Amino acid sequence: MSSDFIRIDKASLTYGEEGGVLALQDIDLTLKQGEFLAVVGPSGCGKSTLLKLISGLRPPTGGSVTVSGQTVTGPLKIVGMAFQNPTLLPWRTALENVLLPLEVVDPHRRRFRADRRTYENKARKLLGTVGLTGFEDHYPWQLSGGMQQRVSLCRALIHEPALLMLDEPFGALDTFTREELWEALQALWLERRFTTLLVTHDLQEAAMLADRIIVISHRPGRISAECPVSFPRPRALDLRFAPDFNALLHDVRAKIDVARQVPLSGGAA
Ligand SMILES: Nc1ncnc2c1ncn2[C@@H]1O[C@H](COP(=O)(O)OP(=O)(O)OP(=O)(O)O)[C@@H](O)[C@H]1O
Repeated sequence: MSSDFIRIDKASLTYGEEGGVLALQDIDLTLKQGEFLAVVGPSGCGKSTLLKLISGLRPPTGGSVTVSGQTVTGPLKIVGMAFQNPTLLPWRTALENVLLPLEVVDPHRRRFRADRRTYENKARKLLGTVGLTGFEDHYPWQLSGGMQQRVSLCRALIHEPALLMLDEPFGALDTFTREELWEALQALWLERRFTTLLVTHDLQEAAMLADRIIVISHRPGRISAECPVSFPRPRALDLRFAPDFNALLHDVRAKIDVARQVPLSGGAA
């Protein structure tokens, strides 16, 4: 891994005008290219806000955010995103949903118009990687929740983003489907090594997938702890039963319990 791909220096973010909600305060964070970071912490601590800050959807109200050597001043084009709700367009097939970013994100838009066939093949291959061969022409209502989330993951990756932001992407799925999607995501990440930020409430998910877990404290969000995850990859689901794995979960859980305590001072709103 090379130099820092993401660098956040003393960044804060307040929603609204003066006296608004101080969501994040004095965040210092660096990520190497290709690193997989999981972000955990109590509800409302600022996890989603951290993704918005890095992707340029919200400017910091203090400090700075740099991605790939450039200060972030607006929405980045190198980002792919997937959320808890797959938000597929119901009138488009799985394949057409995956192709959507290519129709709107430059510089792909022009190339896509000129060479739709190549991009369609790419989308079919991606859908195949997550086990959706044969479902390319199905509409979202013909797919299960887990299948829709796989399509959403493919849509986030079709333009080969350098940075993938996942905000509780598997939170609404049953345990077995979620585990299948961990495997699918791990396989894609091992193949492409996109730098990834994963917001999750599921500590097993964080430990199965990430290189490092950061804990954000009760609002105003600050990074209150960091835990490296050193299990070799590929990580099989059986890892969940290993003593080391469970020791890590206990450690992270204890750090979240500390992070959940309401600060007695030092934070607005
Ligand atoms: N658009 C907004 N305007 C005002 N306040 C906001 C806005 N978005 C988030 N907040 C506030 O900022 C704080 C952090 O929100 P954020 O969504 O980042 O938390 P989170 O850790 O992702 O929460 P959860 O785990 O519940 O999804 C919360 O107190 C929230 O109410």
